[in-house]
Amino acid sequence: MKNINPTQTTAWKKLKALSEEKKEQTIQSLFTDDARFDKYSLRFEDILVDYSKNRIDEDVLNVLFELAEETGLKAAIEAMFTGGHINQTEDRAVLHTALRNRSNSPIEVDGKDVMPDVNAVLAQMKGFADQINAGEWKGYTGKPIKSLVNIGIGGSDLGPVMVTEALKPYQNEALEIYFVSNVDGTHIAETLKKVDPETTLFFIASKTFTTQETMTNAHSARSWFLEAAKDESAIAKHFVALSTNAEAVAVFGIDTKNMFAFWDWVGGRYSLWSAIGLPIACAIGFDNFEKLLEGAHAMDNHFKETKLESNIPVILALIGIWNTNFLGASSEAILPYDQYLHRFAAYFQQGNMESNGKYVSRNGEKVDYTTGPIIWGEPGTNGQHAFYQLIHQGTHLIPCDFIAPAISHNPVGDHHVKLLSNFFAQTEALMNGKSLDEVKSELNKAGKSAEEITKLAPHKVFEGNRPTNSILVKKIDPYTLGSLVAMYEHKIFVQGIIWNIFSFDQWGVELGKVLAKNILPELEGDEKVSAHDASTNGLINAYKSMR
Ligand SMILES: O=P(O)(O)OC[C@H]1O[C@H](O)[C@H](O)[C@@H](O)[C@@H]1O
Repeated sequence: MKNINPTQTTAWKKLKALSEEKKEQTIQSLFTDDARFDKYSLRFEDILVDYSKNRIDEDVLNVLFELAEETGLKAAIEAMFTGGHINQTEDRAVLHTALRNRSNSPIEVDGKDVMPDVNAVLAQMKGFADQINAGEWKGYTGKPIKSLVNIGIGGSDLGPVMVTEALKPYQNEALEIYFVSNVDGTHIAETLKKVDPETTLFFIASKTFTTQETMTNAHSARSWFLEAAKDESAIAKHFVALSTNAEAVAVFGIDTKNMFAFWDWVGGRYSLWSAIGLPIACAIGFDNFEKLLEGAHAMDNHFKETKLESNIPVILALIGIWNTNFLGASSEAILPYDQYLHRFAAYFQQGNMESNGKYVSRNGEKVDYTTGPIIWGEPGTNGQHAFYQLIHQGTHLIPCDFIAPAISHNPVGDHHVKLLSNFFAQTEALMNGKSLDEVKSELNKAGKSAEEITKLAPHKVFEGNRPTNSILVKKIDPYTLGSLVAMYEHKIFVQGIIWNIFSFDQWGVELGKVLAKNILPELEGDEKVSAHDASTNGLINAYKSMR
């Protein structure tokens, strides 16, 4: 991987100049080109990505491609797919793509092909998921499993939550699935109220198997279970581990034959394709899990093999960089017009922000440009009635991704056409806005006085010119979802390469964990704490006096 400050490239300087030169150019004006939609939309199988409603034209796009060339993107893609240790601060390869390498071509990490291990775990997952689905895996009283409870946090929670929610129409109706992540006792307590120890299977999902929240919840689940089962040997039928840490799994008391392994070259936030996906495979069946992998693999091939100019993740990444570094955006909204995708934005909050929320460059210096955006979003149309006001008329520039399926899993009455009319209308409104003249003439028609019009009109004007991408898919099925997730993963990768940061570590989450460990023993007893700053001492002592 190259180590280049992007602001020092010729392309960056050209982009700066272009952003000045084209300051007044509106998206709307660019649509005088009748071919714009055809030029600036791409189809990948059942996914249509329309990026024409952005403040980009040929000049800008060409230089963005130059930026990708100058910063060594192609070599970086090659390095990732071939097992290079691109996660340099942890000295690890980054190979979530190997987990879904359905072509099964060898992929070597440090001279060893990882595919036999990947395939062995997939076979183990299939065997297990098939038994759960067929009702053949029995609990300690001989009853089939009914409730799946995943205990994990971060990457060991968000992916399985997002996917099982997104693919609920594919779920085996004999099973119900729950997720416990928060160390707040409420999360496990409320979940355990709903399940029966005789028919519940716990997945203890943790890459490291040391995460405080997960281990605490896992121990509580274990005690709850043993209170009913009263026999440690029953644990084997009700607890499985998804982890890279066999030793810690054994110490917890889970037989390692009930452990599903993955490896240090799988980042937590890229792990839903690994053994961490076992709850997904159990809930929707292994065949559907395989389709998820296939869809992701197809997107991997597209990303790896397509020239930059028609490469969807590359284009989305470059437009993101244009919006962030040249138009001043600091956040991106992900707005799925699909209720089943209600955790999609939350999933990519970790995916994107833990990857590219870095201010130190690959050469260890503080960057002097903006890196990863703040990711947020909710399903449409709920968002429309909550925060779209700010997107339309606020002072922040918020580029948005609108995602919708053409076919709904629930074709109830006219719900879906109503939903989609909103999906189409919003990007149109964000682009075109509404001029002062239009507003005035409307108010005039409505019979308002000249005075009223002057007073009201400015508030009803929409500047427009808000950039959006529209991602229209045929249907949210396992394959398409796999492709969509991989598309965003690669977008994040491309941006990290260009921003010259390390996207696959997460040192920023460590400090708080360490301090919490120091504080934990101080919370015992009633003595006053004085080891911290006045605010932290004050808060801890107030807590002690309140409880
Ligand atoms: O899977 P685990 O080892 O339990 O880690 C769970 C999560 O916790 C960490 O703090 C990291 O920030 C995440 O990237 C990770 O996904």
